[in-house]
Parts: sequence; structure tokens; C-alpha cells
Amino acid sequence: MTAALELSGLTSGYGSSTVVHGVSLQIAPGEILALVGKNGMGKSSLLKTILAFLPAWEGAVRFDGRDVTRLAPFRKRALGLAYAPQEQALFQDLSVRDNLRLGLVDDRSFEARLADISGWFPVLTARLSQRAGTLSGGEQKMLIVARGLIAEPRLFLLDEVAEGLQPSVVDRLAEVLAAIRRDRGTAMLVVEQHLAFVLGLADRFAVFKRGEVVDTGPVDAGSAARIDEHMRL
Ligand SMILES: Nc1ncnc2c1ncn2[C@@H]1O[C@H](COP(=O)(O)OP(=O)(O)OP(=O)(O)O)[C@@H](O)[C@H]1O
Repeated sequence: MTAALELSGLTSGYGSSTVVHGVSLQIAPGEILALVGKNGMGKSSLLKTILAFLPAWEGAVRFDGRDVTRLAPFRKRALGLAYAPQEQALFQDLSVRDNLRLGLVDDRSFEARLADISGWFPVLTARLSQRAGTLSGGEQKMLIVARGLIAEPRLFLLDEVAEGLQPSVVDRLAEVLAAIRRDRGTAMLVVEQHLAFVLGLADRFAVFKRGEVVDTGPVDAGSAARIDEHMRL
């Protein structure tokens, strides 16, 4: 079966410092991979390299078997790749509705897709006319995720979306993402520090240390302890 995402020897960095060191990994269609690791290990940089916000110095990114290493981020989005970034990525002065609209390449399907968003995140649909910058921190996180999902991606890259969310919202987010994978077969690469959230969702985990995958395995009863051990070292 062709992988939804295949990285081979992916290398990138900033200036003269290499931050992503020859990373190779695969995600099957419909699979959820948790990418975990301490702060500053290069997890966000890896996602940015996959998207080509950060240029790859070496190696390749294949999406559904197609080499997309140097394809611009907006072209990747048109192919079915969505991204929920860690940093504040909303247009603060635009409404919730207009921020959601920006998640779509083709605006015509917006109203139909909005119905899905209402089911997943009712709090957002109650605030469609509100400026995104006036949403609470948790609501803004939900909007970032909803903007990725509205495009019905085949592969969704999520960067620390559970950070700073109250437990009930984290649980809701986990339910929504699990349902989307079940119903649509969306593959996901989930960078996350919130281990209970991500291990409840993922099929497999990969531990990232100094720009490299140093351990990987299926998520099972022993995964949290195995990951904790890496976090201590
Ligand atoms: N724009 C940049 N210019 C220079 N160095 C950067 C830039 N962005 C990140 N770095 C450096 O690259 C390294 C990896 O950062 P990155 O944000 O990818 O790590 P991370 O694993 O996602 O960390 P965190 O969990 O804290 O978000 C860090 O040393 C960071 O300081």
C-alpha cells in the first residue's frame, strides 16, 4: 500500500545549524502517528519542512506516493494536506467565519462544510461573526484545528494543539479527531507534549531527539513509560 506520507532522509535547519537530521518515516493511509519529544528537539521544524515552509536541504517528502518535497505549501494544501500550527496563526481582525473560509481552496463548498464544523465545535458556530482575536485561547486553538479540518484533508499535521486547553476541551478534541479518522480515513501526524491525549488517539509513536527519530513502536500499555524514559534522558 502506498504510504500517505513518506519521509526519506529529510534534513533541514536554520543558517548553518542542522535541526532535522535525515529523518525517515512513513504514515499509512488512515494511520495516526504521535511525534513526541522534549522542547527544542526539532518537531515543529520537521512539520515545517514537510510543508516546505522550511526548505529541505536533503531528502524527500512523498504524499500518496508523489514527490512533493519542493511543492509550495498552498499547492500541498490543494492536494489534501492540512496543518494546524503551534503558533498563533489566525487572522485576528477577521471573523471566525472568514478564518474558516481561508481553510478552503474552493469557497463554493463552504456552507456545506460549515455544517460539519457545527457538529464538531458548536462553540465556534455560535461565534461565526466574532473577530478571531477576541476568542479565548482555547477557542482560538479549536478554530485553528477546524480551519485545517474544513478542507477535508487526507493528511493532517497538528502541532501541539492540546497545549493550554482545559481537560474537557482536550477530551472533545480527541473525540473529534478519532471520529474524523474513523469516518474519513484521514491520516495524522500529531506533534504533542500532552501524552495522555496523543497516546489515546495514535496507533504508533515516534520519539524525536535532537532532530532524529530515536524510538518508534505501536501504542500499547507500555508506551507511556517507554516515552517517559526518553524524556528523562
Ligand atoms: N526561525 C528559526 N531560526 C533559528 N532557529 C530556529 C528557528 N525556529 C526554531 N529554531 C531552533 O530550532 C530548534 C528546534 O526548534 P523546534 O521549534 O523545531 O523544536 P520543537 O521540538 O518543536 O520544540 P517545542 O516543543 O519547544 O515547540 C531549536 O533549537 C530552535 O531554537
